[in-house]
Amino acid sequence: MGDLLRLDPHPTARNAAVAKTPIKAGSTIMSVPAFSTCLLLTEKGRRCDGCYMLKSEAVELMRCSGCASSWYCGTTCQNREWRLHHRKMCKHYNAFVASGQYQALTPHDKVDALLLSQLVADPEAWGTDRLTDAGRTFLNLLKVPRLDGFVPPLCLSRAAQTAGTVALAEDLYSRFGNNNFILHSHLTSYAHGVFPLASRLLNHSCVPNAACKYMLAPSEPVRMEVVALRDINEGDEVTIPYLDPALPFQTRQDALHVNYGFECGCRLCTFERRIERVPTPPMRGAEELRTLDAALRSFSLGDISQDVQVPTVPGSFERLPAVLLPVLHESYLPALSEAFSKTSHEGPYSEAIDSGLTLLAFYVMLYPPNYPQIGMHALELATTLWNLTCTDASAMAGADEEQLKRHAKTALDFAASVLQNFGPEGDNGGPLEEVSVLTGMLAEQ
Ligand SMILES: C[S@@+](CC[C@H](N)C(=O)[O-])C[C@H]1O[C@@H](n2cnc3c(N)ncnc32)[C@H](O)[C@@H]1O
Repeated sequence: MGDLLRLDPHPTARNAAVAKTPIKAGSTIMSVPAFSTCLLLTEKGRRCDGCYMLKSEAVELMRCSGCASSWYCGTTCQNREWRLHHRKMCKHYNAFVASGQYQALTPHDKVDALLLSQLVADPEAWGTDRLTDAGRTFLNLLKVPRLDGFVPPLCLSRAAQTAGTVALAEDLYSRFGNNNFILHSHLTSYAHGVFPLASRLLNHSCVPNAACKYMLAPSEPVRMEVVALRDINEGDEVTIPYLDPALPFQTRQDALHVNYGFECGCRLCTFERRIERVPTPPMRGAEELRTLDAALRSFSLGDISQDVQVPTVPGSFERLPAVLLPVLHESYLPALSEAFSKTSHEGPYSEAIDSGLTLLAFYVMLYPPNYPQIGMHALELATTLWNLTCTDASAMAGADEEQLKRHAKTALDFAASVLQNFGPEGDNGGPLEEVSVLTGMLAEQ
């Protein structure tokens, strides 16, 4: 379990992982290799099926000569995957994925069907005398079977699908929905994975103090690292988000209830549960909505007619005044995000600035400090503002170029501090590199 965490009893979640010692923001709380992972089908052929490195000039992928449906960066990954499960699945893979039973599955269930097949590919490995620590931990995880009783079909020979194997598959799968992880690089998902120790330890909060990232290295299995988003006191529970805390309240409750079997009692859910009715916001484009957006910006970011203030009190939703409650309505965030992505590409640029700043204000109000989404958006906003200063668009936006640059610099400094706290992850390049390029360009001004 490492030096940092211990398991304490929890009234409803069985256990809670508690900090044994103070943990500094940005520290790695735990680092564990994957027990088993499976690529999203859309990533097949783009990444090595073993280490998930992206195909590039430096990483050439070779196809498996058996199924021609798996790709490897070299013999280390190919041999490891073969030994773990591919030797049992290779011959059946193409017929399996072409079958009606498989084709009828959702994209999520398709990946889980292959991941489950990988896990049961060697039923003998699950015998009590052969269990690894990770296997033992996985079998000790809480179960939340699917309400519809569904268990995916297996990509194995008929002979391998004995009553024992099918029962094992059911047993393992009953832990998938509430324990497995979706692997992502810079907020883009690429695989599903099983990390038993992380599952055993980490409970959910919509106001988490930690978050997971996935480290890729050539020829190595993926590692999960859990990073402290803020300073954590000795005795505090360490929690991660099982879903995006910015999802609407009811969507979060339904997902946590159905997939994980619990009712969330975090600060955000407690706050939102007390609101009797979230008022519907005005339509996008209406003057009243401009007023609401401006009030949210000023609540989270201070007086931005001067300069964007680096927010000092993230996660301040509990202080939201009644007039700002419509921003919690399920329609508000999707419409705001859409307005920013549309106007930042097509203009009008004055609206891109407004919606980009409002979105930053929303994220800062709702997410905990240093939440990666805040940093990613602050970087996108800084890039948009910088691009405006380099084109005639600044005149179109009616903005003063010096002020745009100052806004860009503040958004960039903010992005840098959030993203540096989270640290590098996933694919090469990415936001930290973009931060340093943009910092260089702004410094030249
Ligand atoms: C990944 S496990 C977390 C570890 C779990 N506490 C254990 O002892 O194995 C997920 C399960 O833990 C429980 N859980 C996680 N977060 C919770 C929370 N905030 N409140 C209540 N139960 C929670 C639920 O039963 C959920 O299905």
